[in-house]
Amino acid sequence: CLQDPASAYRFTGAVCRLTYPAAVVLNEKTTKVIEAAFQHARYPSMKGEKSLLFIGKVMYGLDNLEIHNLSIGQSAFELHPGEGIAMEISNVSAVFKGTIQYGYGSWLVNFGHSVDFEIDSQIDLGINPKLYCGDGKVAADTTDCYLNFHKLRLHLQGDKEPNWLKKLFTDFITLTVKLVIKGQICKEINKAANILADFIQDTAEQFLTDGDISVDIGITAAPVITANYIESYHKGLTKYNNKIAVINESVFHPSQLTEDRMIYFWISDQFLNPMLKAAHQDGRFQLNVSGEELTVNNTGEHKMHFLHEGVYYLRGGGSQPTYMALCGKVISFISTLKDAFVVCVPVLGVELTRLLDKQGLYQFDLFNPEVLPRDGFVVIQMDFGFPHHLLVEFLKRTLQ
Ligand SMILES: CCCCCCCC/C=C\CCCCCCCC(=O)O[C@H]1CC[C@@]2(C)C(=CC[C@H]3[C@@H]4CC[C@H]([C@H](C)CCCC(C)C)[C@@]4(C)CC[C@@H]32)C1
Repeated sequence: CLQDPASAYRFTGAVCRLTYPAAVVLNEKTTKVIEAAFQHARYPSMKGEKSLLFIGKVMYGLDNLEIHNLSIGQSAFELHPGEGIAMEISNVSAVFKGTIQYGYGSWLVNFGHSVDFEIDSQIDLGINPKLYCGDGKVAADTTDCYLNFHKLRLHLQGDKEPNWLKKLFTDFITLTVKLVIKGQICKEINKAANILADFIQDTAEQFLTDGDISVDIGITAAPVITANYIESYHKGLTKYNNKIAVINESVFHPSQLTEDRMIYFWISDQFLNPMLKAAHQDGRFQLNVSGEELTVNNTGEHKMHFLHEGVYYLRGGGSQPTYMALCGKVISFISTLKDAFVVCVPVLGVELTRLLDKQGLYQFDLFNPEVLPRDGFVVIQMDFGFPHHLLVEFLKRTLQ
């Protein structure tokens, strides 16, 4: 995984750009993820002691800490160019309940006591995820995570008006409880963030697997974050019959994508052609085409080449090579070229739609997808919603 994205572009077969509006949609689901992190966190039993100079020491233990009546306010975020994501989850309110064991020991007297407690809390949570290349995938580092406790009132056994000694003791215990809660919550959030990143990448990888054909979408460089988008760079290497495609002349440049749609997939010819060839060899790409100008049965090797005017689909062989280009619904002869035969027809769209649905694309709320053929690559851009069932599927993974 190269640290400098620009030096990785030539090895990049696919790019995914997630713009700010898409992050807003995902962020709307963040509160559910944070809620799961709070509820799923397990608070370990904890023991400690504090010496009181010359007058002995205080011992304490915290057990059975649980969270109740959790409610999450709103979540806001910003994309910090070259840095990461800044997230603020405010008005988190919860009641923590548990058991405290405490005691006092000195040369003169020793005593101990165990008492149930509950803590009303109002918390603001701040998380600043940074994205990096972890084991060939996009990984999230959320160690920059903090909890601001606006209110953390500890009531011992329902005692709402403690005396000064109990108040001194509860203030000390309150500090300890804050540290335990922060440590566990931030640990759960880091786990949730990486499960989310893996879930998305696994979904994309499954989407690109069909029978014995699969695609390695491991990343070629660390993701880039600007004020308007998050962009990840992927190998796009087709694996079939123990052979893995090679990409070394890819032509990606960030200027080839705009920023007005929610999600963009930039796909190189060098990614698609090996996939098409494998699909043909595996007998998955059977296409009988007839139209006013001609009828063909595909028999030779296939190569997909994208040009600005439309999608070109080449078939090797054929005596009189004829080029046809898909320009919307119009099929027209364009030219003849040596030892190749091009057929590009609207029926290709029907086949692609069938394949996309078979791969589970219907599960996504995708709006206004556009396929833009360009010289040497194609851009697929669309808007999307994060369907509730996908969130449930993701949270099941988080709570495993
Ligand atoms: C995935 C749907 C597939 C539809 C396909 C349509 C047709 C496309 C045809 C061919 C495609 C070929 C190329 C596919 C390559 C895709 C590779 C691919 O999967 O790219 C993804 C890489 C990871 C990521 C950058 C991404 C998206 C979302 C990012 C995540 C958003 C929030 C996540 C934060 C960590 C939030 C933490 C919140 C927590 C509660 C604190 C964040 C930023 C993690 C990283 C992902 C795109």
